[in-house]
Amino acid sequence: MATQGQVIKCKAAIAWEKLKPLSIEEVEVAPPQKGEVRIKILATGVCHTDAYTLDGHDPEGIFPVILGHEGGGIVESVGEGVTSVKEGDHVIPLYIPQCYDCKFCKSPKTNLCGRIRATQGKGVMPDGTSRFTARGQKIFHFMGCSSFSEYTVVSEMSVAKVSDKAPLDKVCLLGCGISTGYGAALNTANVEDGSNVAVFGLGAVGLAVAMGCKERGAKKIIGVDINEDKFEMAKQFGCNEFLNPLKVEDTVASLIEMTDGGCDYTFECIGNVKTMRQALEACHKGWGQSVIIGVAAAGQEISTRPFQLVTGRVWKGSAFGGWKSRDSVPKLVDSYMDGKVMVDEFVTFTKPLVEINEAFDLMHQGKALRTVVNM
Ligand SMILES: NC(=O)C1=CN([C@@H]2O[C@H](COP(=O)(O)OP(=O)(O)OC[C@H]3O[C@@H](n4cnc5c(N)ncnc54)[C@H](OP(=O)(O)O)[C@@H]3O)[C@@H](O)[C@H]2O)C=CC1
Ligand SMILES: N[C@@H](CCC(=O)N[C@@H](CSC=O)C(=O)NCC(=O)O)C(=O)O
Ligand SMILES: [Zn+2]
Ligand SMILES: [Zn+2]
Repeated sequence: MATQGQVIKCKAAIAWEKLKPLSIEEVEVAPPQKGEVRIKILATGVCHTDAYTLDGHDPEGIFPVILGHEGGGIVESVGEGVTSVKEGDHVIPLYIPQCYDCKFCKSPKTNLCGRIRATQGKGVMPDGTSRFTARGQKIFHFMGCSSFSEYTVVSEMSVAKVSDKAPLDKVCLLGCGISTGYGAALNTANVEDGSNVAVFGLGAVGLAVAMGCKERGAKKIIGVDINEDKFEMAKQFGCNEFLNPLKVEDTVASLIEMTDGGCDYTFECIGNVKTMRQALEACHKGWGQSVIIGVAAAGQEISTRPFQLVTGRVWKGSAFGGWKSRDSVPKLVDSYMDGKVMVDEFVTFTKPLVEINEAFDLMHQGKALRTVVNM
């Protein structure tokens, strides 16, 4: 290919500083080094975590940066030693890699590969450098993905090869939000038939939780959100009862009453430490489990009376739905192609790259589940 080994000049949405709109401008993308893959991104979702970082809430947030971690694209070229993908493969970049070799990857108990986590958190490639330059300045990577660029470079262990029949402008959402919620229900909570469940926050993540709970045969799937516009939409994903915390005196007491003693499972999909506490305390005494998925702002801490745990409630967390990423994402894509996993229904808006800031506006206005940005 003509671009192989060359610096590619393309457009990217750069976050120069926190709380400022992204700036669409030319970026230089260096060729992939040893063990790296350069990807032509065709589409990307915008996740709440991108907004959280842009708004300065991420303790690891670093600027200038190219955000985005819900991308889909085609391999443009690969660096030395890369064997698992080749030019032309359809791929989804992964913010939790899978190296197959670290103690996390070797354990069946977690999906949190630790191999490149330290450099990823510092916004650089595993060798400590960046592949992005703009206006003569180094631009940082984000979550090992940086999908808000027409081209990006990621580590080979952060790439899932997916079916080339799958529409990348849909399955890009399996790079984060949908897989996260769906896996939290299936893997982390392992929800069983007949369960009573409450989902706090009916964004894409929360509705994907509902989809997983419905698949498992949950009886009550209670959607909890302050934005009632989300309720009608939530029904198609499995929510069959609703609660607006602004309309009741005591959210926890209401949920306990609705479920005859408390929920078997609750999921916090907002990122608010107050709702995390409510989600735990709405669980049934003796066995209820609460899964934290939402990402809380820097400095926030959770609390509850230890008695809540002494009396059998379990507090858990879930990252990327517990999926071991390179193994699972291709299968999730196949499940979508087989009609088992909903994806299209999560796409509420599509925008060109030049309008990417509107995707953030739509999210903040509570109008979008997911906006897919076509690069
Ligand atoms: N652990 C992980 O692996 C992952 C975590 N996340 C995190 O999950 C969370 C959800 O992400 P996403 O679905 O993209 O976000 P969204 O913003 O799309 O959804 C959040 C929903 O919660 C609602 N909400 C806000 N405040 C409250 C409240 N006090 N009580 C009830 N509902 C409320 C919002 O309402 P409104 O419409 O009014 O905004 C919105 O419907 C975020 O914190 C994100 O960072 C995301 C992906 C992966
Ligand atoms: N960088 C933050 C934490 C951000 C965070 O919790 N990220 C989630 C994914 S959110 C996706 O939309 C996650 O899976 N984290 C696992 C990880 O290893 O980062 C902080 O420092 O608090
Ligand atoms: Zn995300
Ligand atoms: Zn690993």
